[in-house]
Amino acid sequence: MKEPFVDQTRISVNLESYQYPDGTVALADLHLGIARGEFAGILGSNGSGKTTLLKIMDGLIKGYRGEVLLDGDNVLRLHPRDIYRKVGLVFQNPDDQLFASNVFEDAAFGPRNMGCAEPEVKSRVEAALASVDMSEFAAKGIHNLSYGQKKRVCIAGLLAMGHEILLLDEPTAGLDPMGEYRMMELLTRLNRDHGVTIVMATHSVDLVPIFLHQLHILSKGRLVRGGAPEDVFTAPEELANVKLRLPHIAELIYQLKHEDGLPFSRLPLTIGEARREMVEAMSKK
Ligand SMILES: Nc1ncnc2c1ncn2[C@@H]1O[C@H](COP(=O)(O)OP(=O)(O)OP(=O)(O)O)[C@@H](O)[C@H]1O
Repeated sequence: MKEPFVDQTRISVNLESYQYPDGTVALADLHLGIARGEFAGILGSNGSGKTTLLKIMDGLIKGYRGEVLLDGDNVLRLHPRDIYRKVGLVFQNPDDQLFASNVFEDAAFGPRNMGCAEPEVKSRVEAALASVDMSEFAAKGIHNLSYGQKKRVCIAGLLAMGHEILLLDEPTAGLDPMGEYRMMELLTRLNRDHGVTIVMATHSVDLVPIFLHQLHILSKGRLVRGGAPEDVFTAPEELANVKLRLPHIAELIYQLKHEDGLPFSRLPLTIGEARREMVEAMSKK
């Protein structure tokens, strides 16, 4: 018997435009799809529309012209409960999201609100804190956490609710270089080992694209380029036009490859190979 057809697109965005009440046209003519199990990035400079797009995907912003589908259903016709059961949005500033007195209580809010019994709340929270390496901080006051730890607790709160899709607004912003790397490592693990579909907004071009499967580049509310990072980061001039640049590693490869007469012109390493090597190295840890 033939397998039934399963559409692997989880979020489908077809926007004609979105205008804020003050007249700012934040998004226009924007079409993209997020596939099941994908780790996708929305890359763009300040004000390009990344946050607006994530809020539209999460059903927080309405009043746009166009259509956004979640597993084939129009998000505007879904009950918020049915959106939040599948999709969780992590805000850019963790202080906008965390409100309980300590780490455990904060991560427990969602499952309790869903009506889970206390033993299940406990097991969900413990598993979620373990996935973000925050188990040892369960009893710690939220206000005593570092910025990076707060970001991890935000993610744990959503994982405890069992979200299959995470939308993250600038998850690496404000973190030091090691914190940025650890955050990307955490998201890669959630995506690879737990099957969480991830969409993250970012303007960090260096480390981030190495981990992502797909990149969508926004400029002034429009999608200007999309595809695998190795295909997107091939045209430095085009990126400069949208106030972005090549990642340092890609810039180096690009320059070495274009130096006439140097043996580097046959350099085998591409950003795709660099990405595979990093992900492979991480899985061996
Ligand atoms: N509540 C609002 N009212 C009016 N205009 C808004 C509002 N929120 C955002 N905008 C405008 O919409 C555009 C897109 O903003 P958005 O916050 O989505 O960009 P962004 O890419 O997330 O920026 P950043 O990287 O700085 O966080 C900007 O021109 C911004 O000024």
